[in-house]
Amino acid sequence: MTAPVALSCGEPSGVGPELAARAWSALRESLPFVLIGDPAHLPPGTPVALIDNLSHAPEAARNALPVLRHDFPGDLTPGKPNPDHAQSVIDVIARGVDLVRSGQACALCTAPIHKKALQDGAGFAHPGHTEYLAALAGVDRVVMMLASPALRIVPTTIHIPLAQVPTALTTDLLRDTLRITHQALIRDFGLPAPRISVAGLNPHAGEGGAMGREEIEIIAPLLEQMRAEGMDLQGPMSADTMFHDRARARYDAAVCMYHDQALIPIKTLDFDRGVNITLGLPFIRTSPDHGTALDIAGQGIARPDSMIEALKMAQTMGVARASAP
Ligand SMILES: NC(=O)c1ccc[n+]([C@@H]2O[C@H](COP(=O)([O-])OP(=O)(O)OC[C@H]3O[C@@H](n4cnc5c(N)ncnc54)[C@H](O)[C@@H]3O)[C@@H](O)[C@H]2O)c1
Ligand SMILES: N[C@H](C(=O)O)[C@H](O)COP(=O)(O)O
Repeated sequence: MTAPVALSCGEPSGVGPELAARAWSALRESLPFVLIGDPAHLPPGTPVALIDNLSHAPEAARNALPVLRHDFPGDLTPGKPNPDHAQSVIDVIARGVDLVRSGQACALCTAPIHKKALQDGAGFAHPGHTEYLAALAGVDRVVMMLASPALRIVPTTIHIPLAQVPTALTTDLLRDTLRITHQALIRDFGLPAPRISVAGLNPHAGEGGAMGREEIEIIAPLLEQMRAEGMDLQGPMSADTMFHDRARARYDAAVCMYHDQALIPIKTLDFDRGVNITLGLPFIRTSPDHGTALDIAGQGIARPDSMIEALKMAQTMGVARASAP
């Protein structure tokens, strides 16, 4: 039997705890997962099964949400991160990584963290899970992909200020991003000959150099080289016209140059079904595409769809990897 998915609790004053409870209700028969966190943070009345061995999760999940207990200090107020919780949020993610690396969990799914709260409360040095997980795994390069039935997108530069993007966008970074994306589309998404569309950085993909030179100096020459190696790459494309319906039908994934160029289209087209996946790690990690939603936390109105999709994708990818030759 496949090991369960481990779900790290994320920021407890956000929507993570209520979505874990909602996801358990929806998936209890089909997809056992284990929440790592403080059971006291769950909505009142949530049935909880405290477990210390993840192999007990499928049995326990029939009647209650399996929880691997991780006690947090201090009080919880929905919508208001408690600085005393920050280190525990970080520790829970590391605990999830240990579980998946040791094979006790088949994949890690992460509920959203509040990056600024972790920075302020515990001096968290990473801009997000993606970079923290890379550091925990000892991997230099990882790739952020957001995927939904409508679109798969990858930002080449990730959590950096916009002003730093042109300097951070190097041939090496783009080459590694394309390779990791290409391999993942084959291995994890079952696409033997993936088609990747690559955005330009500038308006109109630079308009032949009139509006920027990154396309001429970095993107186009690299795509030429990688096409010669056999990859099916389109671009550099004008980013403004690569996300309408007919354009999306021409590729399996879009590689963009910066965070919002990639994430705005997917969160606009499919916010409820988007899943964030970290590619290039030695284990599977997924997450919902939304954040902590502090403005609605604790009200019971947060939609669980993206969390459910993230758990489903974690399990599907975990099972595929486990059964790969
Ligand atoms: N995977 C992650 O850890 C992750 C992902 C995205 C953002 N974040 C973090 O979350 C924090 C808040 O970010 P933000 O405000 O930009 O984005 P957000 O996704 O938390 O919220 C944006 C808007 O979408 C709504 N929303 C979000 N999730 C929803 C849901 N499940 N159901 C209904 N409505 C929902 C919110 O109420 C809000 O109006 C930031 O610290 C950010 O860095 C973390
Ligand atoms: N960039 C993501 C988004 O906007 O949805 C989000 O910040 C999550 O990043 P991590 O998975 O690295 O925490």
